[in-house]
Amino acid sequence: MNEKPLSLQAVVKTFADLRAVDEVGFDLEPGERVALAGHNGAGKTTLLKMILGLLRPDGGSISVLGAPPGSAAARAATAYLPEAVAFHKALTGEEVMRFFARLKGEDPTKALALLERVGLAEARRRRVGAYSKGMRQRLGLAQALIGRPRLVLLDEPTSGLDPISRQQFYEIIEEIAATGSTILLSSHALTEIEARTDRIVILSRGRLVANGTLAELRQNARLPIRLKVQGSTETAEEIATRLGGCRINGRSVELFCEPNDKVARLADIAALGSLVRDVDVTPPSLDDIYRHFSGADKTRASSC
Ligand SMILES: Nc1ncnc2c1ncn2[C@@H]1O[C@H](COP(=O)(O)OP(=O)(O)OP(=O)(O)O)[C@@H](O)[C@H]1O
Repeated sequence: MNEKPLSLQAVVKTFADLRAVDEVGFDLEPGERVALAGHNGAGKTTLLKMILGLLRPDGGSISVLGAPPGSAAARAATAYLPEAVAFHKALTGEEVMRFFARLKGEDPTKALALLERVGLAEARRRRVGAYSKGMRQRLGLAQALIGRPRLVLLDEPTSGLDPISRQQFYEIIEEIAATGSTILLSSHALTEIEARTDRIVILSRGRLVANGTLAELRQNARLPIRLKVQGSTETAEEIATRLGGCRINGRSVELFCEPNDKVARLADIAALGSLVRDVDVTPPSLDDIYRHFSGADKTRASSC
């Protein structure tokens, strides 16, 4: 099959008079790890539910490896991990895996090997009720991976996990993508997904507002770079006057510039010679970029 793992074209979903998903279109390639980011209520879960065939779009089209969402072919190819995964507390991890393997018509032995892959081999005979949240999420992932799905949908998979559990979770996701499965992962936290995904799709109020690598989003946003020039109590005023920046404490001056002007501004600073003790260059943070595309960008005051 040459079809894309996922293809969406002008997908619309309306609840009463609310357009929860508004003409959203994008494709995923095999082995790609794509983050679906957006504020609360942006439409991420609604979109995932339509991809799973749990909700029917009011407009546009969705294809999962060339098949309609919810069809037997699409279901066989797709795995889903909901945000709050819940299992019967009295079952052990091993029993959960056997149960889902039988449901999916897969070999239970292969399913049990997945417990090792997610780091739960030692805890396999313990009851799920005694698992930590991170362990439950890993069990959820192991369950979702039964049958080698080609499209893996993860809804806020790391919310509530500590930094180490998050890191372990992303390492597993990386391994899965390396075997050719495609990952679509919804998340609020751009900082977390920076190094963990190949592409970011941002939804805002149901609309797709950005779709690209982080470097592309950074470039397209054209947000200002912050330069903090440190002088001394004697020189700060002169630095501020000559560079046109703002004094931010007794010794430092802050100024902002367009990405294309950065080198020229650094040359201006260098020309001040011994007046300057140090310079910090801070590019826009991931959160700034996210806020920009989500329409929540606060315009920086241009005066001091
Ligand atoms: N079944 C429903 N009936 C009515 N409105 C709904 C329904 N499901 C979702 N919505 C609305 O659609 C919008 C998108 O919701 P959705 O859950 O898709 O957002 P989300 O991006 O997943 O948000 P979050 O990050 O908070 O989970 C919200 O305004 C929500 O209230």
